[in-house]
Formats: sequence, C-alpha cells, structure tokens
Amino acid sequence: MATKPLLGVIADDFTGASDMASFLVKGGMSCIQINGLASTHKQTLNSDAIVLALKTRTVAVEQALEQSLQALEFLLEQGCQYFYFKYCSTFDSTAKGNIGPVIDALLARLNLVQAIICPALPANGRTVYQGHLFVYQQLLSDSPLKDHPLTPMADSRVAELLRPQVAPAYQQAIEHLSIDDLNAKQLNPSQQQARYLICDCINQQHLSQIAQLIAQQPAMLLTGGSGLAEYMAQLLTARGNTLSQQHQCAVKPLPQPVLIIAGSCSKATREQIAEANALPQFCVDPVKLAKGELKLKHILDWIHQQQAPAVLVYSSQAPEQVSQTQQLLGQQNIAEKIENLLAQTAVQSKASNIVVAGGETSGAVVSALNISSFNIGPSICPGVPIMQSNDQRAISLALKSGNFGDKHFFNQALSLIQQLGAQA
Ligand SMILES: Nc1ncnc2c1ncn2[C@@H]1O[C@H](COP(=O)(O)OP(=O)(O)OP(=O)(O)O)[C@@H](O)[C@H]1O
Ligand SMILES: O=C(O)[C@@H](O)C(=O)CO
Repeated sequence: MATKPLLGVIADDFTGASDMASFLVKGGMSCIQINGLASTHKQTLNSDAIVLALKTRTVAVEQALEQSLQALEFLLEQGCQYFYFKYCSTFDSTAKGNIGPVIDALLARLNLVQAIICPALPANGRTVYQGHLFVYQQLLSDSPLKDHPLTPMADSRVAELLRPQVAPAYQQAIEHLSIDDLNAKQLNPSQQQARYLICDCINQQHLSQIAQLIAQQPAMLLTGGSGLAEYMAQLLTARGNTLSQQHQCAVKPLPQPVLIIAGSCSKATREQIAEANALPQFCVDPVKLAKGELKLKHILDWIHQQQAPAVLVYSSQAPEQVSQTQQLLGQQNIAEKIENLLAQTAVQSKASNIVVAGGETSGAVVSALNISSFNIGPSICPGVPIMQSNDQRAISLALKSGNFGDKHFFNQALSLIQQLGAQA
C-alpha cells in the first residue's frame, strides 16, 4: 500500500477544483480539496488525491506563476506522484492568458517534456473535434462563453488559444491527437515529441482511451478539464496502491435554510434563477452598490425576514446589461465590489448551507469564509459536488461553475441538501 498521495492537482479556480474533486471521487479516489495557499500549512493528508484550489484564472501572469509554483512545491512535499493542472473545460483565459505560462512553468519544475492538453468534459457537453472546442452543439466562440464578463472566448481552436500563451520558443511544438490516432492506440513520432499534445475527445470512451494511451508513455504533465480525471483516477487506483477505501464522504447538512448566491452572469445561471422563482430572490443592483445606496445590511435584513427553505441573492444580468455596467463602473472595479458583497453576505448571514454559482464568486465566498479544506460528498449534477468544511462549523457548500447544471439546478441542490440533512 502506498503511503503517499497519488495525484496532486492545481486548479485555477474554486469551482473548477470541486468539479475536479468530484470526478476523481467518481473514478475511485479519495480526495481532499485544499482552499488556497494559505491553507497549505503543515499537515499530512490521508487521501489519494489532493486538489489545491487557487484563484489564478484572471490574475496577472506573474501572480499566477508564483502561486501555481508554490502550489506545486506543496504537492511535491506531500509526496504526490502525478500532477494535473486543472483549467476550464472551455479554456477560459484572458487575452494575455495564464494557461500557457503555468503549463510551461510546471513542466520546467517537474523536469517533464510533454503536457497533455485535454479540456474536454463530454458529461457537460464540452468536446474537442479536429482541435476545435465545442459547447454542446456550438463552437466555443459561438457559445454563451463568447460573452463571459472576464474571459470572453473569441476562438474555438485550442491550438490557437494556447499558442500565443506559451513561450515563443515552443509555439510550434503543438500537436494534435485525432480520434483516428486515438483508435490506432499509439502516438506517431511527432506526437511523441510534441511539447503540447491537444486531444480530440467527443465521448467518455475517448477519455478512457486517452488515459490508457498516457499510461503507456513516459511521465507527462496532465492538463485540462475534469473529464480525463475520472479515467486517470480509475487507472491509477487500479494499480492497487490507494490510501483509503472510502471515496465519497458523508456530508451532513445542518437543518437550516439554504443560502444561494449567484455572481455568475452565464446563460445557464440566469435560466436557473428564473426557474427558481418560487424562492425569495434579492437582486443586487450594481449601480446602486457602486453609489453606496445598496449596503450589505439591506441584504442581511432581507435574508432574516424570509421564511423559506432557501433564499437566493444574485447579481446576474444579461450580457448587454453587464457591458453597460462595466462601461459605467469599470470591469474589474464592479466585479470586485460584487464579489466582496456576495462573499460578506455568506459570512455575515451565518448560513451553514450555501450554494454558490460562478467560479470567481465561489473563490471570493470560500476565501471570506476562511474554509481551509473540504470533504467531497455526492454531486447535484456532473461537476458540482456538495462538500463539507473540514472544521467545527461543518458548513455544507456547493460551488457551481457558471455554465454547469440544467435549468432545475437550484431546485435540485435544495432537494439534495434537504435529503442529506434528513439522513443525518
Ligand atoms: N451585473 C454584473 N455586472 C458586472 N459584473 C458582474 C455582474 N454580476 C457579477 N459580476 C461579476 O462577473 C464575474 C462573474 O464571474 P464568475 O466566475 O463568478 O461567474 P462565471 O464566469 O459565470 O463562472 P465560471 O467562471 O465558473 O464560468 C464576477 O467577478 C462577478 O463579480
Ligand atoms: O472545467 C470547467 O468547465 C469548470 O470546472 C470550470 O473551471 C469553470 O470555472
């Protein structure tokens, strides 16, 4: 039996981290999610996988590099044997882009020469075909991700998204692994030598084939979405050296109303808010917030007046309104103000059952709640597990990536939390 964790994951946002953790658990690994570098204080983690959640997707490149390398040192100290850089299944990155520089830095530190680039997450409609990323039936650049408030995606070609982000010396070292190549079950010489190998993948079977192919090659840096993680977990645990028999943890929500917070402006989240219209809803007006006419106290007073199994506080607006707000108030400025307000709502309402929609928003909420780590429980939908803080507060939290979940998501979250609470 191994005495060290098998897999160390660096995730560039908090919802991405819990998405990843849920698929590792599904693949048969025990897993703990550590929130931020500040939580990496000396501790021995008895878990097959460690997912370290950072909030580096949209920060300056230098910060992303510094934090990702520190995260890697922590995972190396913990004795992790394989490494995975988790970024978004829709390759979300700013124009300057942190994905390429972080991959380069991790490769250099690990003394590795090849990274697998596998954003695909077929369970949530993210597929890659002929090197083009799709969100369900649409090319990424035609999908709602084109209107993302922080990382609008204007190209669907993974190679062309990655190329300008990596070191100039390696910009031609990108190769593509097609479905035919996958079926051939071996890499050709240029694929073997490529520094970055972009994988086509349109279904679960392809993920399994990619994992098997990787297992035959010299050590590689794993990078991408959470889809591949399930199959890497299966493969690594099948080798029989896992630390713990228990994968999914028992999560026991306290019998209290659920606080739902949405800072995500994605189409999916806006549909989910509309569908949850039976719940009391508080709409945060960004202009009033910026003018000081809306204060945290207004939201807290409102929450405490409600008598419902769940309440929903949201700032989500349609793309045209978001652009207007950003032009008026500045993109970064208003994003931070809203994130702070929503995070403080979570803290000061003293809620014990919280559901958050949006990666940046989730990062802000978890950091403000000062939760160092999570155990991973059952999932509401693919990639959104209910987790429980590993401390006396036992806060149950679900972090939803903006575009995850169908329109019933908030209602499904409420049902699962109530069901788990009733079993407690
Ligand atoms: N009405 C609004 N106008 C402008 N910005 C907003 C508004 N509402 C929220 N924001 C900001 O937009 C950003 C939304 O990002 P967030 O990552 O939380 O959601 P998302 O992008 O949909 O999720 P994901 O990153 O998981 O796809 C946050 O920084 C949030 O503060
Ligand atoms: O991979 C995804 O789509 C998500 O985990 C995510 O990172 C969105 O923020």
